[in-house]
Amino acid sequence: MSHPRNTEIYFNLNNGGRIPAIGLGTASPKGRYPETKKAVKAAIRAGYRQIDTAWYYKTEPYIGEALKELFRDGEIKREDLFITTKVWPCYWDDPSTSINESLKSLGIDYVDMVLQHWPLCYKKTYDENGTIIGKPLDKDGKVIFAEGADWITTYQLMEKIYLDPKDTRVRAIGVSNYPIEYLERVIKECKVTPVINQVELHPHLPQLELNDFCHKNGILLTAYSPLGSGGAPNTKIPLVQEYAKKHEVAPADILTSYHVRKGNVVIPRSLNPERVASNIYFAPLTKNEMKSLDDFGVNTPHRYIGTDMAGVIPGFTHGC
Ligand SMILES: NC(=O)C1=CN([C@@H]2O[C@H](COP(=O)(O)OP(=O)(O)OC[C@H]3O[C@@H](n4cnc5c(N)ncnc54)[C@H](O)[C@@H]3O)[C@@H](O)[C@H]2O)C=CC1
Ligand SMILES: O=C1O[C@H](CO)[C@@H](O)[C@@H]1O
Repeated sequence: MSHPRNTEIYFNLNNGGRIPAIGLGTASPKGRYPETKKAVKAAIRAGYRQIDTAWYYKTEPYIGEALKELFRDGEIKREDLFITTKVWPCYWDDPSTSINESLKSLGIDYVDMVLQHWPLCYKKTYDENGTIIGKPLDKDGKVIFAEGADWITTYQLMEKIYLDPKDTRVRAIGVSNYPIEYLERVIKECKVTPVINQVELHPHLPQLELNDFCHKNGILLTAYSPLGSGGAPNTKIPLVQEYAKKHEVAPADILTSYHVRKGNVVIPRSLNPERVASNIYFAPLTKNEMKSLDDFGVNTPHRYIGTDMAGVIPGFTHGC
């Protein structure tokens, strides 16, 4: 059977821009960061036009190497790509520096979108070389937060950068890991509605209420960890395997098409060029199949990422 590809689908953003429905995730495992270069090249050659990265991933320099060669060899133009980066909570009061560091590593002069990675503020802490520490920990291994800091500050500073006509570094701003209550506050207190809320989403965590809220307010969701993160456990869900057989695609394609079918963006990760190239097929899941996948998650909720955030982000664990 010949299948349409998620790489051919784009969604409109609330600021007039558009975003490819599928992007390559680049939170590569520690020790394998350099392989991200090969994955990015494989992705672009397979038709991906979106790369999702973050200051925190430490893969931006390798993405930058891939882009430099792809641009040099005329394989792709900068304007045909959608590149997302994120501001980590150690830079909660200085997203400008975070963005500059990302741009430098990526070797580009603007990003298509910057996201506030988490609505959290970490205490600024530096190592013996004067390098900022991403996740400062106390002697008991607990994260050290910045006292008296307000998570909305990061978004407000990103908004200032975005709205400054002389500042061309950022084409859209959004958020990540925001529950409904946090989005409500941003919509009320800020001028710019985020274009995207990037959250964990898959058949074990459909977050139906959040999905409704976002779509009603013109915010798209990006589904992170769509395969269930390391080891892709969601590919083993029997319903996913059943639909894969029926639609003659791989289980990973059911897990990506599930989001695209809802009008949401999805960013699967792989360092294997063959897998990168095969994770793009769109399966036209029926209404009933979509409902069964949603129901599956409502009945068997499971979050793979950030399970320790429930105590610090009220509302974070709501939502199946
Ligand atoms: N905003 C945030 O806080 C977060 C954002 N992200 C973003 O989302 C991206 C995707 O999420 P991840 O957690 O990386 O995991 P994922 O859900 O994309 O799964 C990655 C795993 O699936 C495997 N895999 C890939 N294709 C496969 C296939 N066809 N068959 C079988 N296994 C396959 C990979 O080898 C890897 O072990 C990240 O790379 C990152 O860009 C991820 C986590 C949090
Ligand atoms: O984006 C992210 O990736 C890591 C783990 O994959 C997570 O802590 C962060 O939110």
